[in-house]
Amino acid sequence: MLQSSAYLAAEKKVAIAAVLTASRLCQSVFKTLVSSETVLKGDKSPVTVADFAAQSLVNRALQRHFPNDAIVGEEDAADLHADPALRDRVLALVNANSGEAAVTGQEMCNFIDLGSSAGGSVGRFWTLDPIDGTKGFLRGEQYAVCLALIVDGKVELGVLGCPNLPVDLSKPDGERGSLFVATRNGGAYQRSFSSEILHKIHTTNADKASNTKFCESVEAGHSSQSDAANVAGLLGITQQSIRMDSQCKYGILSRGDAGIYLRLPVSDTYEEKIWDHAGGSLIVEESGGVVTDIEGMPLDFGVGRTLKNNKGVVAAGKLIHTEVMEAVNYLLE
Ligand SMILES: Nc1ncnc2c1ncn2[C@@H]1O[C@H](COP(=O)(O)O)[C@@H](O)[C@H]1OP(=O)(O)O
Ligand SMILES: [Mg+2]
Ligand SMILES: [Mg+2]
Ligand SMILES: [Mg+2]
Repeated sequence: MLQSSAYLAAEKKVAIAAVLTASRLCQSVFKTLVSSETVLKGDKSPVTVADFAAQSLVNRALQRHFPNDAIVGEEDAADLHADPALRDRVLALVNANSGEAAVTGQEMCNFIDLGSSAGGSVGRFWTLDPIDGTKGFLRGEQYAVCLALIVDGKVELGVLGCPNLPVDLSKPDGERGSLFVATRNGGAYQRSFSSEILHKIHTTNADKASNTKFCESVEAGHSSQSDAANVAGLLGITQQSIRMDSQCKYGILSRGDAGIYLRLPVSDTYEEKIWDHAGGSLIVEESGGVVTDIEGMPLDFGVGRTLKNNKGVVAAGKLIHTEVMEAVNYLLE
């Protein structure tokens, strides 16, 4: 059943505006970023002043418009409390880019820490990755500002801001800045950062995997590139994979630039985070694709901050997902 366009209209408007503001902040920070503005988190992954500032801006907007909603955000303000100079740099960014009344350092940290919710299967919450693909951001490549609304464990709204992603991948020197949005049963759309016009998007209609390309992480530590090469070989895929950081991969799958997204586990213990998949997975489903884990199970967003019931991700156009799963099952059993 097709959903009325009024469904989650207010949430969609606020989410798009917040993601665009955060995306533009990231674009401007990139030009002036210096190495002292990146710190390594406990798990050795990088976080920059832009990640903190973006989380603060988005959470502030969500709290103003939907004060009863919880937020599951990737970052917290502990590193800023420990480093006043870093906190002040983030504060300057927040106050220069919010377009709203200035906040104090403590208020900014409080906005960031609104993201500490545990998630779960009951009620409404947002999940935010202020910069997904921080390593891509630091390399000047792909990254995404990712926001989704989850209701009773199901993703109902997803927005991805992809500041460096060409609006048309076949024109890499053309306009950059692609925004993807979907609501459940409402279809998936793309717009550029510069125009509000939404264009409906569709996953590939190929009925043979060998007629498509697949995409995967740049980082071999996040997804097994050797297993993916074996799966592609078994499927008879000859075109080179598209290696790209972040949920931009869900975006290019949704608009048919790639036919398959493979995220094949490297470790037995890593639990994928809900903010790394919520928005992108809905956008793929609403553009006609299928998203499962490597065992063919749907992603379960109702069990906390991680996808602890799932392993990896296999996303593809509807007509080829089963074929891809057969190859994945055969090789990874
Ligand atoms: N071992 C891992 N396996 C899968 N994903 C990981 C792993 N370690 C970190 N990630 C997450 O993968 C995401 C980037 O994915 P991609 O490689 O597709 O761009 C990041 O959010 C990153 O989390 P983090 O933000 O904590 O660095
Ligand atoms: Mg991170
Ligand atoms: Mg991420
Ligand atoms: Mg992140």
